[in-house]
Amino acid sequence: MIRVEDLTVSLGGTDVLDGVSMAVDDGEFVGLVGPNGAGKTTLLRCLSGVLSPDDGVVTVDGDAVGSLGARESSRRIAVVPQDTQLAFDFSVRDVVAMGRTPHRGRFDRATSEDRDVVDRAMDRTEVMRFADKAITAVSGGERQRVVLARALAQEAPVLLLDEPTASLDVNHQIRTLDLVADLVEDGRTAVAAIHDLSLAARYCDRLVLLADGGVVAAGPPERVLERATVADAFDADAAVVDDPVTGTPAVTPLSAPAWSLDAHVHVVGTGAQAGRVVTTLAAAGATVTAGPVPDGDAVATAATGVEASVVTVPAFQGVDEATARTVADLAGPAACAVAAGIVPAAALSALPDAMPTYAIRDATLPDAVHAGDRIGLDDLPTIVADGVRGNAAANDDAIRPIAFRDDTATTDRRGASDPQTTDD
Ligand SMILES: Nc1ncnc2c1ncn2[C@@H]1O[C@H](COP(=O)(O)OP(=O)(O)OP(=O)(O)O)[C@@H](O)[C@H]1O
Repeated sequence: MIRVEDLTVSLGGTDVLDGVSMAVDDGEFVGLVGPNGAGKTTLLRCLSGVLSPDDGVVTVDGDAVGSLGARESSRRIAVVPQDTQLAFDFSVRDVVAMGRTPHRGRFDRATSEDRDVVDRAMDRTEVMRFADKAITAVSGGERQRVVLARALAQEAPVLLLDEPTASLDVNHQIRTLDLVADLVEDGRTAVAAIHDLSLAARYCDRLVLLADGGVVAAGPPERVLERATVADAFDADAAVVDDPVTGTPAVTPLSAPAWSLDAHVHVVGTGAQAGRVVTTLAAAGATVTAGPVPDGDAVATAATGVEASVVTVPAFQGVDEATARTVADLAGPAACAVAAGIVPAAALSALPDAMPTYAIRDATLPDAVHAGDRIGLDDLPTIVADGVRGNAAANDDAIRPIAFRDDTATTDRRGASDPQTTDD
């Protein structure tokens, strides 16, 4: 077990870590996450004992790491640093074999067991293919895997990794983290600084979020990666959704649009395009509500990701009166609604009667709704500032009136049809 108590580190006159405490149980995979300069590397260096803290203590299985000799420390802790300086023309195999040093006497020759361990480490990290190449002649990503192989050959129960996937292609990112997860399943303990929050959430049992030299949050990924926590720590707006492929939190930073909107907007429509409207409005600062949408629709996922309220209905079921009332309550206070993505008639008809509704360009509206002058999302600030145009005078038999920026267009809208005939 690794214990960090009240760690304080000052570098160049600045407090880099300030009172950091954390614990890592045997057989756990803990991810260190946090913005650039948060102190992740510094913490890892304290864990491995290469850096002595100004205050506080790090223990591994009860022993202070600072008190362990180099050999004992290397038997307990293997390190995969962020930048490895390997300037000499050692072969890849030689570099991996260096991992056996703590297990051998100074002048002992490699045993067949040493050679087996080195081969296995090279196999698992897929570096055997270039085993005889000079380490100076392999790519950055290949070298990163060689350094991981060296750490595996060390056979230490604790593995510390600083950005182990930083220069790896997507395939090797996953393979590397799969490998670390396998090692952890076999009983090793891993602590890794990982920038990619979604990857960290996918692989780590727990995350420790560092910012400004302190622990801001620690716990299971879904608890640490709450939207507000991520926003505070990284100073970035992000959507946090349950990744439908991995079932773990996925964090997608949002680009803030060039405009902002201080208003409540209700989004009606389904599909990825409407989902993007939800996240864009949220990133612009609007209060966003949405629905009704089928459970599991991209809009439901996007709305949850930006903590917007959304009314969902079971897939393949229509919108019943109770749902329509819920939608009316939710959308009621909105300045306006926007119809985006694929817009089922039943969803439109669930909006409050007087709700001015604007169709976004590219929205697929029900046949019965004639949308003339559609808007871009970036038109909304002007529309809201001008006072949203109502449209109560619209044609009675429209499924619901849709307002347009050009008021004359409102006279030419006819609706038709029975909402039941439209799929939703
Ligand atoms: N030798 C040093 N002298 C002075 N300041 C240092 C030194 N090493 C690191 N720092 C500072 O300590 C802070 C933490 O650095 P650290 O490398 O631990 O952060 P990090 O979280 O790993 O960052 P990144 O995500 O960018 O790798 C940074 O502000 C850095 O500039």
